[in-house]
Formats: sequence, C-alpha cells, structure tokens
Amino acid sequence: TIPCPGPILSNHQESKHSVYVLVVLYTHLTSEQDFRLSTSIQSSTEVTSRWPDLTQELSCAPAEVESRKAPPSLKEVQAVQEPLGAVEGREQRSAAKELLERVGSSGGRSAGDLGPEPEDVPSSIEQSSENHAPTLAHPKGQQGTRWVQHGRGSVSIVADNRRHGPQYLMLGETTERGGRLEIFQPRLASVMPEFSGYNCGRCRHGLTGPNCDQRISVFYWKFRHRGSERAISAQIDLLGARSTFDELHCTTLYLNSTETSPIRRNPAGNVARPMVQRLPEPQDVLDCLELNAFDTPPYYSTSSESFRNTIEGYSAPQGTYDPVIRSLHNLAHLFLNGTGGQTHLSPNDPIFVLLHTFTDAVFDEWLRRHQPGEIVYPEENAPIGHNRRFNMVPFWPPVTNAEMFVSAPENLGYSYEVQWPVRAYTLSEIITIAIVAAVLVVAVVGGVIACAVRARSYRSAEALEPLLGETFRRYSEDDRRLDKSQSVV
Ligand SMILES: O=C(O)c1cc2cc(O)c(O)cc2[nH]1
Repeated sequence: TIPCPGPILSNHQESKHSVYVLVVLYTHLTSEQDFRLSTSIQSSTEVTSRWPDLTQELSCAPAEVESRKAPPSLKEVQAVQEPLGAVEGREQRSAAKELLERVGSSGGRSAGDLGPEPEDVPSSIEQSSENHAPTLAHPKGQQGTRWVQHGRGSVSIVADNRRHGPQYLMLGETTERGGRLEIFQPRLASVMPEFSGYNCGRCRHGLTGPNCDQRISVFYWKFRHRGSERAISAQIDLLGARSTFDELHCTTLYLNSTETSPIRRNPAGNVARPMVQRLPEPQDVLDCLELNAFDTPPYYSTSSESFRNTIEGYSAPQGTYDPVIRSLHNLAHLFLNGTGGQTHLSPNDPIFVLLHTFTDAVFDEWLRRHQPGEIVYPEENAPIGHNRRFNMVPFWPPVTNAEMFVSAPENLGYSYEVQWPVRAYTLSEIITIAIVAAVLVVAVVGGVIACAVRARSYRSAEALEPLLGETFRRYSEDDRRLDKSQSVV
C-alpha cells in the first residue's frame, strides 16, 4: 500500500515551491495540542497568532506525524475572506471583527494561551471605490507588520490593499441578502524566517537523523525525450496500478468532505484528446527557460510570453498563448488522465509530488538564469492571492508570493541536482554554423597557401642575393669614384 502523500492535499493554489508546500503541510500535521492560533483585532489590519515551541520535535518525517489539534483549515482561513460587502456602513466594522474572531476561535485559541490582547480597534473600514476588496484602514494611518516572538514565532496580519485582477466573476455580485459579494483578502504577514520552509522541526530543512547530518532527498519527475511515454507510463505504474488503486483511498478534496474514492490513473489513455496523450519534452523545458518575462498582463492563464504561464502549461513552450495548447506542467497532469488530471483532486495522486518537484526545479533554474528581483513580480492586478504581497492561500502560517520568489539553494535551504538538457541546434542555426565554418576553413587554408607561396618566393630571392649584392657593390664603387672625380673638379 502506498501511503497518501501527507494530509489531504489541497490544490486550491499550487505553490511555486512544491517542496516548501510539503514542509508546510507536514508542519501542519506536527502541530501538537498546544498549538494555538490566537486571533485578536489589534487593529483593523492586524491579527496576531502564536505558534507552539516545536523545538522538541524530533523530525518532521510523516511516519512520526501525529495530529491532535488541527491548525485552521482553508475554510477557517477563508472565514476572513468572506463577504464584507454583504454588510454596509457602520455594520462593516463589527462584521470585520466578527470574521476575524471566527478565525481566532476556530484556530484553537484557548483561555490563558492568548497572544497580546487587542490594543487598537479599527477606527474605520473604508470601502475603496477603485478596488474590489474593501479597504481596512489602519487606525494610525499606516500598515505594518507587528512581530511577537514565541517559540517558532508569531505572525501579524496586515492588509495589503493593492488591486487584484477581475478574474473572480462572483465578486461584486449581489447576494440573496441584498449585500454585495466581496472577498476580504487578509494578506497575512510573514512568519519568522526559520519557519518559512527552513526549520522543519529540530534539524535544518533538508537534514535529518540524530545528529542532523543525514540529507533528505526528494525525487522528481524529469521530462524525457520524445516517445518516452510508454516507458514513463510503466514507471508511473510503479507508483500504483492504473485505474484501480484500490488500496489507497484518500479523502476527496472538497473541504470537510468525508467521502473517499480510489485514485484513478490511465496515462496516455485519453483517446478523446490526442494532444494530451504525449508528455512534455526536454526541449520544451529549455524553451520556457529562455523566456525573459516572469509574467505579463493579465497575469492569468491567458498571459502570453510569460514564463509563469508557460511553465504552468497554458502557453506553447516558447511562450505564445494559445487556448487549445497544453504544455509542460498542465500537459503532464492531463497525461495522467484521472485523479491527477483534475485540478481539485490531483494532489491525492502521489505522483503529484514528483511532478511539482520538477516544476519547482524548472522555476528555480529560471530564477538562477535570469536573476530577477522581486520587482518583476506583479505588484497588483493579478488574480486574488497572486499579487506580490498577497499570501499564498491556503498555507498557514502565511507566506507571501514575494517571499517565495527566491532561489532555493541560497534562501530556502535545498537545491536540485538536475542535469539540464543542452539545447539542440535548429536547422537554420546548423546551416549558419556550417557556412561560417566553411568560410573560416577557406580563410585559414587560403592564408596558409598564401604564406607558403610567399615563403617560397623569399627563399628564391635569397638564392639570388649574392649576385645582386655584387652588382650593387660595383655600382657603389663606381659612384664613389665618380664622386671623387667630381669633388676634384
Ligand atoms: O486542463 C488543464 O490544463 C489542467 C488540468 C489540471 C489538473 C491539475 O491538477 C493542475 O494542477 C493543473 C491542471 N491543468
């Protein structure tokens, strides 16, 4: 029996750093009963939550995982994203408070374990006319992160009121109660650095064992050459039989669902969609790595010439957006043809981890090659949750997209040992190279011949030299004689 890959995995928003995602998820499981999330309204924009001291944890290996008190679920975190717009005017303030308190109470807060009590109560909650999201005004007219150190660290929650994109169509709709449906994006602040995918329990991230000197490795699914589908399918079968995966019943993903269903998989079996019967190839990876722009408006699945959208797989590998194309990450998902091909279920298939580890490796390689600053990450107008300072929902503790827009070896404590394929030359490049090489050969050979001919003519000139010298001497003697005679005159 193959174990489920950790808890019921949510694919609500896939992370760019899959390994990090795992760390966070395992961390969720390792949270002990003294885990607490104390939420209080520090101000309209701040909520402080505390984390237990987990320094006594031996390891974050899943085998040792025990979950006694769950951290807040996505639903609970989303409680603060509920429609503030459904209530209006003065009601908004108390509604905001209620929503935030609901997160606090559902997150395990208990008397005596509370973080600092609220100091400020929001003075106002303003509805921005420009933004989709209501603006929670900081009482002191500023936004900032407030840090409270405790064990693994505490977080403060700050609101980032930058505009988000219009992709979520439900927003702004009138609800049955007559209010307007809005999403309040809490945009939570960072946790302590060692918690952000770095300190997985007692040892540093990537290390385990009694002395923390044993390295942890994760495998990844590397895309292979054209025609490797059959071989790959056979290897995929090693991760569980296709179609009937009877021994592994994972809870289906819909939150709070208790239903279970087998994982299904039939790689390359989607005859109705031949385009997804093939896998991405190394050249596709190389092509997407060459894209310079991290993202382009509208920062969505329709973006063109965007590395993000290309590695995601909504563009051709060279970057051009085409609605019928599926490539790279998406193509691999759809190739699996079953649980792994459905956005809301795919993390339940263990192969998800391997695919996302490789996707993360490509992203990391792109960061290494292009060395972008966070400035290239869209600051606003990306879909909800995807602005630079927005949080990667549903991960908790919160981490912003900017914080994960960093190279793994230098910042996150892990690295990939991937041998990136070398780019094959195109026909026109081969012809150009051939012509240049031919011209060079002609030039070199011509030069050598010219030198040889010259050397030869020098040698023959030298052979004549004594004769010529003699002649000149005689002439000069004649001249001297002539000069003398002239001077006498
Ligand atoms: O249709 C797609 O492009 C598609 C399916 C699918 C499934 C999945 O789990 C993903 O993470 C992405 C994805 N894209």
